[in-house]
Amino acid sequence: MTTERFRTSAGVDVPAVTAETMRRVDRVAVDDVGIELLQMMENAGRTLAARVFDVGGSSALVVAGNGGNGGGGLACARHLANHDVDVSVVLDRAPEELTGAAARQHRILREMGVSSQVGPEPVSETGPVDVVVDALIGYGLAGRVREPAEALIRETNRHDAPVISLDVPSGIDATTGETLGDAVRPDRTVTLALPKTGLEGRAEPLFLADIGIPRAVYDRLDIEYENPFGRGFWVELRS
Ligand SMILES: NC(=O)C1=CN([C@@H]2O[C@H](COP(=O)(O)OP(=O)(O)OC[C@H]3O[C@@H](n4cnc5c(N)ncnc54)[C@H](O)[C@@H]3O)[C@@H](O)[C@H]2O)[C@@H](O)CC1
Ligand SMILES: [K+]
Repeated sequence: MTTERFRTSAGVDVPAVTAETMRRVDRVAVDDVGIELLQMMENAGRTLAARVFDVGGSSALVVAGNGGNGGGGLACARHLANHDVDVSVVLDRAPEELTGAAARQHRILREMGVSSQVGPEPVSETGPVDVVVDALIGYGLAGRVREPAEALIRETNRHDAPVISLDVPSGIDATTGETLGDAVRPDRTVTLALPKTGLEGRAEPLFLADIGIPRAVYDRLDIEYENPFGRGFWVELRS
């Protein structure tokens, strides 16, 4: 289902989707069209890194979970490190407990010599950083936020540095915008492929990142889609 609409500064309408529809988009992209999850995640991580460069500074803290959102954040951490940003990573679990794409992204970071810490305390103990990347939970939030994620969210909100959330602020329901427990209060959000219905009406700036999903995917799902990116790879949206 697509309901709310967002608009680019060039006047292109962009439909918003529920978490369920976005999951379908992802499934059609992977299963029917043959785009790998890691390909999309690479685009997500790189565009997110570019928005971190906009904020400026030379150090960043990436707070990552174990799903696709965390995987995108860890890919972003790699791009930041490749561009001489001093990156620290805080995870919501031990690295050995990471699975799937997040585990793969983390393994690369380890080979690069980027270290990670676990648990809420390191978020406040890391010391000053120029920007915090929130990649704890995306549209996969299920139910009320549990510990230790909730404590990580609280510590992220306590941080002095500007916060950029990946896809949706962690802790908000991507479909309804409801907060189930604590939620990250970002200074900006970079959402992926299509805006989520739960982002409508939020005050912070919202950017849409192109993760390489072709129109054919949207056509198969009867989602009305006009390329909002023009010749670029991201665009700012207003609801
Ligand atoms: N096309 C795609 O599928 C892509 C998806 N991407 C990202 O993947 C995300 C969706 O990935 P997933 O479906 O893996 O889900 P998420 O990564 O959004 O959520 C799963 C993570 O959240 C935690 N979590 C869920 N509910 C929780 C709760 N109540 N309390 C505490 N922790 C909770 C889980 O333990 C897990 O770590 C998107 O938001 C997006 O950021 C991108 O990486 C790129 C491509
Ligand atoms: K997030």
